[in-house]
Parts: sequence; structure tokens; C-alpha cells
Amino acid sequence: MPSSTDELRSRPLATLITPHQLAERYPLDRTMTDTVTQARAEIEAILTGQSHKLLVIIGPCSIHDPAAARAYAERLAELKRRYADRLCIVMRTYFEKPRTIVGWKGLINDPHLDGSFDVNTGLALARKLLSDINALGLPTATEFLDMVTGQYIADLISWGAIGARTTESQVHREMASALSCPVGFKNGTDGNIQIALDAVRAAAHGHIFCSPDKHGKMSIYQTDGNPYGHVILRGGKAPNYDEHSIADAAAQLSALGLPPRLVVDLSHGNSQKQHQRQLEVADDIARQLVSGSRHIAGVMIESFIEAGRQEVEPGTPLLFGQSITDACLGWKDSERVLELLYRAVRSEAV
Ligand SMILES: O=C[C@H](O)[C@H](O)COP(=O)(O)O
Ligand SMILES: C=C(OP(=O)(O)O)C(=O)O
Repeated sequence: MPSSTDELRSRPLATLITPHQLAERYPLDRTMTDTVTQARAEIEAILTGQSHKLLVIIGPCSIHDPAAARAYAERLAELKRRYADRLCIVMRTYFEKPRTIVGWKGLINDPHLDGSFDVNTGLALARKLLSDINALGLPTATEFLDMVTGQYIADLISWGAIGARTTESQVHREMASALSCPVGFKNGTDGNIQIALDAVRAAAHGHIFCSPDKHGKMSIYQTDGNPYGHVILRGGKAPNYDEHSIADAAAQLSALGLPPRLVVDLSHGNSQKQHQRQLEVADDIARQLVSGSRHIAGVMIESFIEAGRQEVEPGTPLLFGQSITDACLGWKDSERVLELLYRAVRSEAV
């Protein structure tokens, strides 16, 4: 008999497909496996300073329309090939959005954008899209927010993030300690980088972590610890992409015996949520790279086909390739930023 004191504020809506069932529907082929394996190895070498390439995580704030994401990926795959000797380009494919209060929580949670919360379809769309993008030879990056849904897509992810709102969360650090890809931890929304430094150290440890296994059975996992945790400077009340903030964070990493290498988010607090300001941040980062900074391992850029953002209005068609969460750079500006960064890594005048 169910207890009369429990589940008073929740009810099951549907049964979830298992990660194994979904992976059987969309298995990794040889090309996808190679894309993931090679990208993870390249990112690891960048984070430890063995590779001088710049990691560039670029793409929409969130995926809401797989067709638009595919169209973007095809353009980006071309630039990935063009700049492969200096840039390691990875596409942002964010399916879960952490909200400051409430709002649309991403394609997995509500794929039809209408409050129908068809999570099984959301998971299938996400996995199919990741398969298609990796099949182009373009690796993918995502934020791991939910404790369950990562099990459905993690094998297709080359770089993971823990967001500003969850870096301090113990279970997210435990999850990161289990993930097979390198994981970046954002500083807090207020600008606190201490929580990201603590997270890198916590995730490097092994933990006991409870999670569903690939067959959906609740399991106790022993994790090994993730040696490729790193800090992402995303700004807060004030930006933190300037030379001084980066050197300060790098010094704190060194003092902890960690590689003084980090990723700089051009968006969020660093652009004060004004998408075009990512261009100014990119100029500054390029200047720092040209002047020889060894601390900048990578950058994150919010970019889509169309600049800006749009509201979802029932009955009104959406503009193809424009964000429905944070505003993004449009394609032309994105191309310009990638060229600028490429030239900066080559240490040419910018
Ligand atoms: O990157 C996306 C947003 O900044 C983040 O999900 C918070 O969004 P919100 O403040 O609009 O809820
Ligand atoms: C939500 C994001 O960033 P942050 O956690 O820095 O707000 C994001 O990168 O989509």
C-alpha cells in the first residue's frame, strides 16, 4: 500500500524509455565514435597545455529546433575543417536549460515548446541530433543539469559543462567525477570563482554516486574522479575576462597544483547578456592570445544562424535559426569571431 504521507505533491505521468533502449535505436557508428574519442583527447591535451590549439565551444544558447541546429552544424563543420590546425571547434548542443526562476527548460523537457512535456520524444530528438552532428565529424558539448537524462546522451558528448547555478551542488560534482568527457565548471552567477575551484577539486575525487544504470535500474556507482575538470570564467555582477581576472584565477589554480588553464565564456555575465558584446570580449581575448597568454585554453560563444532572440508565441511561426533563450550572435559575426581567434592563435596581428 502506498504511504498516505508521501507523493502528496507529485504523480507519475509516463514511463521513461531506458538509456539502453534509446542507444539501440540510435547507436554510435565508427565515424561518431572516432569524432568523440579524438575530440576528447584533443580537448584534454589543450587543457593540460600539451596542445597549443584553442578550444572553441560555439553554438546556440539552446536547441529548440533540430532542423535549425543541423543547418547550423553543417556550416560550422566546414569552419571546423578550415581552422583545424589552430582551433578545436565543438558545437554547443544544450538540451537542458537552468532557469533563474521558471521558463522553458529545454528540448528534452518540452520538445514541442507547448507545455506538453513529452520527455521521451525530447530524449529521442536530442540523441538523434547528436548522432547526426557527430556523423559530420563535428563534436558536441552540453550542460549536464539533470541527474537522469545525461545517461541517454553522454556517450555522444565530447565536452560537458556544469552551470553557474549548479557548480556548488554536490551531486553535480559527483556526476562530473563519473563523466567520460572533460567537464568545465562555471563560476557562480554572482562572480564567485571559489565554487568552481572547489568543484574541480571535488570532481577529481572518486565518489559513491546513485544513478539509474543504462537499463534504468537504480544503482550505486563508484566513480573514478575526472582529471579534466576546469574553470569557466563566465562573469557575474561584473565581467571577468580581463587579463587581471584571468591571471588571478590561473594563479589560484596553480596554487592548488592544477594546470593554470581555463575557458572564458564570452557570453552570460561577460557580455552582461548583450549578445553583440561578445564581439568586444572576443577582441580582448584575441589581444591577450596575441600577447602570449598561456592561461586561455578555450572560449565559449553563443551563436546561431540569426542574431538575437525571439519569444515563443502560440500560433506564431518561429524565425528559423534564432534562439528562444539567450540572444546569440548571428552567423556572419560568428564567422568573423572564429577567423579573429584563428589569427590570434597564430599570433598574427589582429
Ligand atoms: O544560458 C541561458 C540562461 O542565461 C540561463 O538558462 C538562465 O536563464 P533565465 O535567467 O532566462 O531563466
Ligand atoms: C546557462 C548557461 O550558462 P551559465 O550557467 O553561465 O548561466 C549556459 O551556458 O547556457
